[in-house]
Amino acid sequence: MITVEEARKLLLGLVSPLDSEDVPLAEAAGRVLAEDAAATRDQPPFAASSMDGYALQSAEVERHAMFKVIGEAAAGHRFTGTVRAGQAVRIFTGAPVPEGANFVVIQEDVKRKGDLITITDDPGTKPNIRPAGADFRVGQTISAPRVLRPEDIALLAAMNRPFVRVYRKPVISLISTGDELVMPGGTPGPDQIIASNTFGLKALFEGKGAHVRLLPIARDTHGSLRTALGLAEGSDLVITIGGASVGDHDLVEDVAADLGMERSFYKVRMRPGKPLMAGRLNGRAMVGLPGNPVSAMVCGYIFVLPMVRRMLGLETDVSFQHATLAESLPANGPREHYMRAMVENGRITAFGDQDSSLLSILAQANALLMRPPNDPALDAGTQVFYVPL
Ligand SMILES: Nc1nc2c(c(=O)[nH]1)N[C@H]1C(S)=C(S)[C@@H](COP(=O)(O)OP(=O)(O)OC[C@H]3O[C@@H](n4cnc5c(N)ncnc54)[C@H](O)[C@@H]3O)O[C@H]1N2
Ligand code: MOO
Repeated sequence: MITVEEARKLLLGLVSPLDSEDVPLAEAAGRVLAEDAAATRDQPPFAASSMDGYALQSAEVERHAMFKVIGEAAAGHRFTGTVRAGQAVRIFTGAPVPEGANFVVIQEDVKRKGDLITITDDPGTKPNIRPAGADFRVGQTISAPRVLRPEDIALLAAMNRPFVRVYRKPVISLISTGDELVMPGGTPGPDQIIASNTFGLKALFEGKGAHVRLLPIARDTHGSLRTALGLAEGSDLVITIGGASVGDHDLVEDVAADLGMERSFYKVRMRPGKPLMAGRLNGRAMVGLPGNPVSAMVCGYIFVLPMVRRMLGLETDVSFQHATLAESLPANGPREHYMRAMVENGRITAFGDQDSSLLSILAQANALLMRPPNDPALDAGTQVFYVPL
C-alpha cells in the first residue's frame, strides 16, 4: 500500500491545467483567472472631489475668508473654467476638480448667501481631493492564477474589462455503483438505501470550480458499469463511487481493466479511504472512490480537490492548520487517519465514533484531524494538524 503523499503525487500526475476561455464579467465570480488582467484606464481618470463642498485655492483657506461662487461641478459634469483668487466652484463628491483649484472646503464649514460663501469653521489641512490614478493606473494588473472574488470582479469592472480569460471548468462525471442504491426522492426497497455520496461530492467539487455530471447509478453488473463508464466520455475526470473493495460484487476494477484502464495505484495507507483506486481510462483520469460515505467525502477533500485545483492552474498543497488537542487521543495504527473533529477557539476534539458510514457525524464536524501513521498516544494540550471542512 502506498502513502497518502505518494497517492496524491500520482493523482496529480493524471491531470494537467486545462485550456482557458473568455467569459463575461457578470459570470466570472468564482472562476480562476488564467491570464494577468490589466487596467485599460486610470481610476479616477481625473482629480476628483471626495466631498460635497466648494473647490478653491488652498493658499486662501482660512476662517472668515470670503469667496465668490462662479459655477458648479457635479459627478459626470465638469466645470470648464478656471478658479482664480477669491473664487470658488460649488462641487459634489466624484466631480472633477476644476482647473486652478486644489482644495475642497466641505459645505458644513461654509455659510452661503447668494453667490458668496464664508468659511465659518476650521477646514483643517486635508484637501478632500483624490488624485488621478489614486486607485490604479492604466496597465496595473490583477495577477493570474486567482480565484475571482466579488472584490476582484468590482476591480475588473472599474478597469473596464467586460470579459476575462479564465480556466475552463473541469468536467467531472460521478458514477455511484451498487444494487442497493436509489436516488433521493425515489422509493427504496427493503434492502436499499439512498445514494448520498454523489450529492455530497457534487457540492464539494462544484463549490471549488468544477462542473459535475451526475450519471445514472450503475448496478452491480459488468454491463451496467460499462454503460455508465461509456456515458462519462468527454469528461476530464471520471469518478466511480463504491465497488472498489474486495467483495464478490465489487466490480469497478474488473470492468475498468476490461475497458483498458492503465492502473496507477490501488489502495492507500489511509483511514478512511483505503480502497482508493486511480488510473487512466481512454487517456482521461479515472478515480475509484470507496463507497462508505465518509470515506468518499474524505477522499474528495484530500485527493480530488487538489486534482481540481491543478486542472484550474492553482496551487495543489492541502492546507493544514494547527490546533491544540482538547482531549487526549489513543495511539494511531499504521494508516494515516483523518478523524472527524470539531475545532473551536483553537482547540480541537475528535468525535468518539469514527466509523466511516456516519454522515451525521461528518456533518457536525468542521475539521479532519490528521494522525500520521503509528502516531503515539497524545495528551490533551498537544499541537495537532487538521484540514478545515
Ligand atoms: N474484507 C474486506 N472488506 C472490506 C474492506 C477490506 O479491506 N476487506 N475494506 C472496507 C473499507 S475500508 C471500505 S471503505 C469499504 C469500501 O468498499 P467499496 O468501495 O467496495 O464500497 P461498497 O461495498 O460498494 O459500499 C460500501 C458502503 O457504502 C455504501 N455506499 C456505496 N455507495 C454509496 C453511495 N453512492 N451513497 C451512499 N452510500 C453508498 C454501501 O451501501 C455500503 O454500505 O469496504 C470495506 N470492506
Ligand atoms: O477505508 Mo474505509 O474507507 O476505512 O471505511
